[in-house]
Amino acid sequence: GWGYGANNGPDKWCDNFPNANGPRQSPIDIVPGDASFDGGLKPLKLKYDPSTCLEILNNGHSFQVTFVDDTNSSTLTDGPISGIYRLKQFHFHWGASDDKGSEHTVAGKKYPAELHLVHWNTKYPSFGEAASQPDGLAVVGVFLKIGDENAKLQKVIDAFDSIRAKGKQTSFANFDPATLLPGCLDYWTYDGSLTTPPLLESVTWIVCKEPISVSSAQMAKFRSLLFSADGEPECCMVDNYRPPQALKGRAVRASFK
Ligand SMILES: Nc1nnc(SCC(=O)Nc2ccc(S(N)(=O)=O)cc2)s1
Ligand SMILES: [Zn+2]
Repeated sequence: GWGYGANNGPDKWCDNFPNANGPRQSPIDIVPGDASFDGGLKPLKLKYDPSTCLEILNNGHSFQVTFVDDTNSSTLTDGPISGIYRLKQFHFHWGASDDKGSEHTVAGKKYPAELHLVHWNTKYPSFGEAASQPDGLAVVGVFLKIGDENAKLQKVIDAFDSIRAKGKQTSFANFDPATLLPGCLDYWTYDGSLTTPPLLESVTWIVCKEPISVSSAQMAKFRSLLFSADGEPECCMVDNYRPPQALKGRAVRASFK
């Protein structure tokens, strides 16, 4: 199956996933000077209920924390979107070293990691249905930069020993993803896609300008996770990021001046 290796990585995804060469692919390089301030963009409204946090799992591409999404307990509203989007999961992308790892870049700058909080539009009956609609998903992206240890993130990292290999999962309760958000919620927004197969062009991207901190030691723990399953040759989970894709005429709007 697809992955991030030489033989199954981003340059090969178009072989099985024709969306790869579509008109609204993600991630992109965000050039602040080219983004247009839109005074009509509302502040992001994120309302998360920690009791909806369910489990943490290694899916062989990243690790993700999954939420119960059968009620509007954890939602994203306002910002560039209309209606109510429910939080489904959050996950990360990161590099083999601190000089790379993010999917979006800012005027060519790569951050060591990027957090994605994945939400689906409740005008559709389920995530799966929403994932195939042009306004079906909204993903909030947050950059991670090397600095002080992030105590909130440490709670997630402490679960890594239980999910080191592909296919492992464990219960993960009462985690508030709002604790991973930066203080300032200024953002860029543009129409894009899932950044992994099936690369569905259904995502309103909302990328926060302000990064959160992570220590180099914490980044090393991310890199101790495995792409491989128990019993397979060990393959470190690193460089699980798609490089920036062509803008193809899309506008990037800024919620701030
Ligand atoms: N009918 C369908 N069910 N599930 C899928 S794809 C599962 C899924 O959540 N994929 C996913 C892939 C990439 C991203 S990302 N990196 O945030 O763009 C988020 C989510 S399509
Ligand atoms: Zn992602």
